[in-house]
Amino acid sequence: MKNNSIAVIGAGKWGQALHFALSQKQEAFITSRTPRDIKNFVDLKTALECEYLIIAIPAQEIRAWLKENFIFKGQKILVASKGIEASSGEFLNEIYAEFVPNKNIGFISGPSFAAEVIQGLPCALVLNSDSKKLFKKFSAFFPTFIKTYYSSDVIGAEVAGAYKNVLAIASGICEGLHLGKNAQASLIARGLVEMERFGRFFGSKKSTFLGLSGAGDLFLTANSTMSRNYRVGLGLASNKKINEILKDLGEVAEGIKTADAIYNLSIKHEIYTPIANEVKLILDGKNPKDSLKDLLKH
Ligand SMILES: NC(=O)c1ccc[n+]([C@@H]2O[C@H](COP(=O)([O-])OP(=O)(O)OC[C@H]3O[C@@H](n4cnc5c(N)ncnc54)[C@H](O)[C@@H]3O)[C@@H](O)[C@H]2O)c1
Ligand SMILES: O=P(O)(O)OC[C@H](O)CO
Repeated sequence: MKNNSIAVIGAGKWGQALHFALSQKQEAFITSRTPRDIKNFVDLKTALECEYLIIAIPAQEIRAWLKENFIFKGQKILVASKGIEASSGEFLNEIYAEFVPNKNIGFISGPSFAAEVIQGLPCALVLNSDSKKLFKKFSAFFPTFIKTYYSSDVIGAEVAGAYKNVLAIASGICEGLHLGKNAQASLIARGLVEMERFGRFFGSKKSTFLGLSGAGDLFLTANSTMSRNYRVGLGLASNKKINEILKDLGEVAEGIKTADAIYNLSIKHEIYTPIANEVKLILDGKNPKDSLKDLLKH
C-alpha cells in the first residue's frame, strides 16, 4: 500500500468534483469502470493500492462492487454516496462493515452540489466516523474552500443524506404542480420532521438533522433544479414515466430507490413517514394530485 496516497473511486459528477477538490493540495488519483481523460486517472488496481480511498459510486451498486473488487489491506475509506440499499433495507455503513472495520471508515454529508465544488466555490461538509483520528487524516486532504466538521453520528448523517433525496423529489413534484411557496415550505419543514423521526428510530441524533447533514442538505436539494432528484419530481408532476425521466437525466437520482427502502423499513418498523411513502407510491404510478389530497387529509 502506498502511504498517504489518495484515490477517488467513481468518476461520475461527484467523484470528479471530489477529485478536483483533493487535487488542490496534493496528487490525487481517480478511477472508474471506463477509462476517462482526467489528469491522474489510473486503473482500479492502482487506485486500490492507495492508503486513502473516497468511494463515489451509486448506493445500489456498492455491495456488488465491494464483493467483486475490494480486499481490505488497511485502507481508510470515505464514502461519498447517499442512499439506502433497496433490496435489503440496509444502510451503507452496515454494508461496508462487512468489508472494512468501523475505525477505517467515514461518510461525507452536507450540502454539496458537485457542479459548484468543481468550480472551487466554498462549502461546508461533515465527515462522519466512529474515529476522530480518521476524520483528522481525511480532513487534512481537503482544500481551503471546503470547511470540514466532525461528527460521530454516522447513522444520522446517512439517514439525512439518503432521506433528503426522497424529499427533493417531493419538493420537485410540489413545484411542478404549481402548489405555491407556502406548500413547498410546509412540505420541506414537515419532511425535516419526518426524516428526524425516521432517523431517531435507528439511533440518530436530533442535532444532526438541525445541521449541515440534515437541514443544510435538505434545503439545498429540495429548492433547486440543480438537484437530479428535484428534477425527477418535476418530471413526475408533468406525468412523465420514470423511465423517460431517467433517460433524460442520464445520471443517478438516489431518491428513487431510497424511497422504496424507506417505504419498506417504515412498514416493517411502524415508523410514520407519510411524505416518503407518497413519493414511493407516485413512483409506482399514483397520480401526484391524489397524493396531495391524501397528505392534506385531517
Ligand atoms: N452529484 C452530486 O452533486 C453529489 C453530491 C453529493 C453526493 N452525491 C452522491 O454520490 C453518489 C454518486 O453520484 P454522482 O453524482 O457521481 O452520480 P453520476 O451518475 O454522475 O455517476 C455515478 C458514477 O458511478 C459509476 N458507477 C455506476 N455503477 C457502478 C458500478 N457498478 N461499479 C462501479 N462504478 C459504477 C458510474 O460509472 C459513474 O461514474 C450518489 O450516491 C450521489 O447521491 C452526489
Ligand atoms: O443532485 P442530487 O439530487 O443527487 O443532490 C446532490 C447532492 O446530494 C446535494 O448535496
